[in-house]
Amino acid sequence: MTELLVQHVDQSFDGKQILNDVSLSVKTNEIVSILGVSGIGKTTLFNVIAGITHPLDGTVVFNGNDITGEAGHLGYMLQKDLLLPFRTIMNNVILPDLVKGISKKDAIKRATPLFEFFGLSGYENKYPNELSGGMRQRAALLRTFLSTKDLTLLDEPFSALDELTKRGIYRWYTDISRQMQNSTLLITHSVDEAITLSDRIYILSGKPATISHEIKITSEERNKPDFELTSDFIKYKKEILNILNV
Ligand SMILES: Nc1ncnc2c1ncn2[C@@H]1O[C@H](COP(=O)(O)OP(=O)(O)OP(=O)(O)O)[C@@H](O)[C@H]1O
Repeated sequence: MTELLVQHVDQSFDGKQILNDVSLSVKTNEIVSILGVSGIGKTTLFNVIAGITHPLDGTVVFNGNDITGEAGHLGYMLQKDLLLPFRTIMNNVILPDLVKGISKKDAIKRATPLFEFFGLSGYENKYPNELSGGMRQRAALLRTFLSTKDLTLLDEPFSALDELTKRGIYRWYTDISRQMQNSTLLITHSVDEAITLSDRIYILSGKPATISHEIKITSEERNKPDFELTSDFIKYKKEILNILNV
């Protein structure tokens, strides 16, 4: 069982309140998105949840433990999380384990079976510049999955990828999350990305920002490869664009 509970989080900078009473949850095997326009406070919220910063008020509880303001409990990946160019893919992927003090042999043993899962078999000893953008992103995700137990926090992980690569990676990510029984909390400003990937979407809006809406993606069409062309998808998109007032 996985459960992340963010409860009544407030955050301010220099006396200016950015987040007001933000509460949300992520449960076992869910992909949940936080969607909001640029500058609304998504990264501020992400940093609180990841424990990088302490909120002014409120708590972050993971699997029953209060982890407010404590980094290291949740694995996270930032948009600009780059692979180190001078290390092979394997040596990049096992880095968090090595930092934790796990032996290189054990770390490789743990990582090896996952290379196939992540479509990276045969690339263990290549360097990042020998891989395509999509493959590098999958390698960075593999590193994040290995450093986390049950829940992954992703801040705009796919925004640097081109449209076609993104499409493939969305499908791949939902499949792999299910297979690995991993839960994800994803921050995005892409409406399409949120609808395509998520079981639930929280909309962050207002100044200071709060969760104004929660949208459940329950359409039976959502597992189809052309979900984004269906009337259900367009219905969700219209609803969200209306809420965001854009
Ligand atoms: N360390 C900080 N000190 C002061 N103000 C900050 C700090 N971090 C963020 N802010 C302010 O908080 C507000 C929200 O910023 P944040 O980066 O969280 O937005 P965002 O929704 O992630 O935006 P984007 O989608 O453009 O990345 C902005 O007005 C920003 O200037």
